[in-house]
Amino acid sequence: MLHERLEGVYDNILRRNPGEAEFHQAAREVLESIGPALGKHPEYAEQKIIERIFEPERQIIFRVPWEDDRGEAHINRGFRVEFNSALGPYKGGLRFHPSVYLGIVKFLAVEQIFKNSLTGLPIGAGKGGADFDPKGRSDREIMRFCQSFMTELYRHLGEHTDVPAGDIGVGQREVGYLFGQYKRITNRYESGVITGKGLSYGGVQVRTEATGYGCAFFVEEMLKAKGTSFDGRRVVVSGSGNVAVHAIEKVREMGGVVVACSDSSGYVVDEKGIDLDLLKQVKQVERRRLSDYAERRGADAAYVAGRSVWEVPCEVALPSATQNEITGKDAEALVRAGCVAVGEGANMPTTPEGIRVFQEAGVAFGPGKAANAGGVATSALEMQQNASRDSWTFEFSERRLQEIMSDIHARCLETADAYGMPGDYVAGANIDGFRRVADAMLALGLI
Ligand SMILES: NC(=O)C1=CN([C@@H]2O[C@H](COP(=O)(O)OP(=O)(O)OC[C@H]3O[C@@H](n4cnc5c(N)ncnc54)[C@H](O)[C@@H]3O)[C@@H](O)[C@H]2O)C=CC1
Ligand SMILES: O=C(O)CCC(=O)C(=O)O
Repeated sequence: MLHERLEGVYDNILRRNPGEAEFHQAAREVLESIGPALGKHPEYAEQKIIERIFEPERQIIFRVPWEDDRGEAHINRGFRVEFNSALGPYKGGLRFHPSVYLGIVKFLAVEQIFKNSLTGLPIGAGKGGADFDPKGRSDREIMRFCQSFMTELYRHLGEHTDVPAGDIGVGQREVGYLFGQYKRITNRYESGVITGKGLSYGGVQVRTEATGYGCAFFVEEMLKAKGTSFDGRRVVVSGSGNVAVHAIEKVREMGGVVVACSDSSGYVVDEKGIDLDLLKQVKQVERRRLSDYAERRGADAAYVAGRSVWEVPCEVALPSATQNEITGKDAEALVRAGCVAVGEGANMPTTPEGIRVFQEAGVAFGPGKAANAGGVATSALEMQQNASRDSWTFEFSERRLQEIMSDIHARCLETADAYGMPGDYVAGANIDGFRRVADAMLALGLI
C-alpha cells in the first residue's frame, strides 16, 4: 500500500518512464516502505527529495559497433545511468545480456542508490551495460566488444566521477579488457576508475567472492537473530555464476548443505551437496553449461531442463541469478516445504507477491539491497586500496566485509524497529538507505 502522499509520485514515475516495468517495480517497493520516514521528516517532501531521487541525474545511451571473428559487423546498444551522486561518485556494475534495455538498467541503478547508501561508504549510484550476448563468443570477440564499449563510455568515467564494475556477463576478464582500453585511450593508470580488477593490476582480495560471501554472512545474521544457524540446513542457490558459486562456497563453510543450483536452461540437484570444485571447473574454467556438471558427476546428480529450481524443497533459499525469478507460487511452495530464510544474492529476484508470501509466513526475508551489498562494499574497499596505493590481505578484506554485512543487518533491524515494523528487513533497508542519501541531498541544496 502506498502512503497517499506518494501515489502522485508513483503516477509521475509511470508517466515519465513508460514501458520500464522493472524500474516501476523497484521504485514502488521503495515508495511503499518510506511513508513512515516522510511522516517524521516533512523537510524531505518540502524539498521534493522523493521526486528528485527517482529522476536520474544523467542517462547515456550509445552505439557499440564491433566485428566478430569472421569479419562480420555487429551493432549493440550501450547504456550508463548515472542515478545519484549525493554520497560519492556514481558506482555500480555493467551487465552484458540480450535482455538489457533502459528499464533494466534504471531498476538496477535505482536499487544501487539505497544499497550503496546502506553500506555506509562514500559511493553514489549508477549502473550500465549492453544488450550484447556473450554466450558462445570467443575471447577475442569479447575483447573487441569491451574495447568498443569503453571507447564511448570512457569520457563519462573517472575515479571521482563514475566507477563501474561487473554484473551479469561481466567478470574479471571483461573488467580487464575495459580497464585496458580506458588506460590506452586516456594515457592514465587510473586504478580507481573501475573495480573488480585482477589482483596483478590493482584488484582487491575478496572482490570476486564478496557478493556471494556477503550474502551468506547476511543470512547467517538473520538466522542468528532467529536463534538458529546454517548448520545442517538444506539450502538451494539459484544461478551458477559469480554470486552463486561464492554463496555456495561460504554456506558450505558455515555447515549448510547446498543441494541445488541452476542456469538459464534448468537446474541440477545433488542431494549429497554440490561438488564445488567440479562446479567451478565447469562454469568458471571451461565456461560450459550446468548439464555438463550433472553428466560428469554421474549417479549422484540429476539435471532437470527447463524448470525452476524453486521447486526443490529447502530451508534456506539464496536466489542469485536474475530479477523476478521467485514468483508468488514459488514462494508458497518454499514456505510449505519449511523455508525459514531467504537472502537475495541477485537484484530483485523475488516478485512483490513472493515477498508478501514470505513476510506473511514469518520467513526472514533479506532484500538484495541489503543481502548482496557486500559486492559493492568491497568495490568501495578496492577504491580505498587504490587511492592509498596499498595492497591488502585476503583476511583483512574478508574481515571488513563481514563487519560491513553485520552492520547492515543490525541497521536494517534497528530501523525497522524504530519505525514500528519489527523484523521487516525490506522496510529497514529502504528507510535506512533512503535517509542517508536524502539527508546528503538536503545538505547539498537544490541540484
Ligand atoms: N557480481 C556482483 O558483484 C553482483 C551481482 N549482483 C546480482 O547477482 C545476480 C547474478 O550476477 P552474477 O553472478 O554477477 O552474474 P554471472 O553472469 O556471473 O551469473 C549469472 C547467473 O545467472 C544465470 N541467469 C542469468 N539470466 C538468467 C535467467 N534469465 N534465468 C535463469 N538464470 C539466469 C546465469 O545462467 C548465471 O548462472 C544478478 O542479479 C546481479 O545483478 C548483485 C550484486 C553484486
Ligand atoms: O561493485 C560494484 O560497483 C557493482 C556491484 C553491483 O553492480 C551491484 O551491487 O549490483
